[in-house]
Amino acid sequence: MRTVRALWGSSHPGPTLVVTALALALGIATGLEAWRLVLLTTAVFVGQLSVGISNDALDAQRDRAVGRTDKPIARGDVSAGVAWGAALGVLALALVLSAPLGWRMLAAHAVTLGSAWAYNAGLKSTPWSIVPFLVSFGIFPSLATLSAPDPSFAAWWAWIAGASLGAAVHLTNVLPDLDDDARTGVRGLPHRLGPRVAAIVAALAVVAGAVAVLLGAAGGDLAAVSPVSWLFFAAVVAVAGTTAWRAIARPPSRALFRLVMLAALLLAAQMVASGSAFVA
Ligand SMILES: CC(C)=CCC/C(C)=C/CC/C(C)=C/COP(=O)(O)OP(=O)(O)O
Repeated sequence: MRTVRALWGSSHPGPTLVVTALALALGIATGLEAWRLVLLTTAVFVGQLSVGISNDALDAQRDRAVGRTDKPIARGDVSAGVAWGAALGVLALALVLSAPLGWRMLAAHAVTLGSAWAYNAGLKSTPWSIVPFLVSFGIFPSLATLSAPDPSFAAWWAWIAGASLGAAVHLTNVLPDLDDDARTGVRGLPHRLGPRVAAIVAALAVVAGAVAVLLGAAGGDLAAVSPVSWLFFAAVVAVAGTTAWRAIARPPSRALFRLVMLAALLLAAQMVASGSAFVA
């Protein structure tokens, strides 16, 4: 039980659950039948576990060096060997669960996870640290559309919305850790931009994602945007505004990342509520 709790704690549970909820919402918006929806959601959940646990397994020495008490592997609650076994096991399971949804979905999920693992494996310490987030979150809406009986990629605007939110996730996630990262040599893009610029660019990326969903779902015609979509758009812009305001007025905190997650959930809810067809 202690091991399971430690592995769950290493999986970055908050983001794992949010990404899983996003997959569920996009699957519903795509109109997937029940078994496809269950497989898609479970495969994404399990894949996220693999990304989160491998991230903490790779970071364990650095986390120990800076005394991070929120990291179960660094704390010694579970051994690195067990964590690696679990990360590889759930990675394989994610791919096995994706396979019945078709080879296109399997390939897309493999690329999504490969890109996330590449971040963990070293890209996080380079100026290119944002690229895996653009790639994985850009492809993400297509995991739902490729799970349909008649598979196709998501529409262009869903790629833009996904990539924009992915950028915002990365730019805000690392902000509370900048000092620890400086001590252990992790210098990704947000570290180079500095906390304020990173958070303001993140807020702008959230607005770009909201515009993509608003216009894309209405076929580019502002007059065709439904009142429900305008409501969601206003809510997401308010969340982005709060993110920018907090970045200017207060020291960087975990709240900025949570605001970006909230914006992602609102945009996914908008796609469900407005019945957006986001198939290419
Ligand atoms: C849709 C999808 C599959 C997206 C995943 C994309 C991606 C690159 C994920 C990496 C997530 C992760 C574990 C970040 C932790 O980063 P950190 O090591 O910088 O920070 P932390 O461990 O201190 O939180």
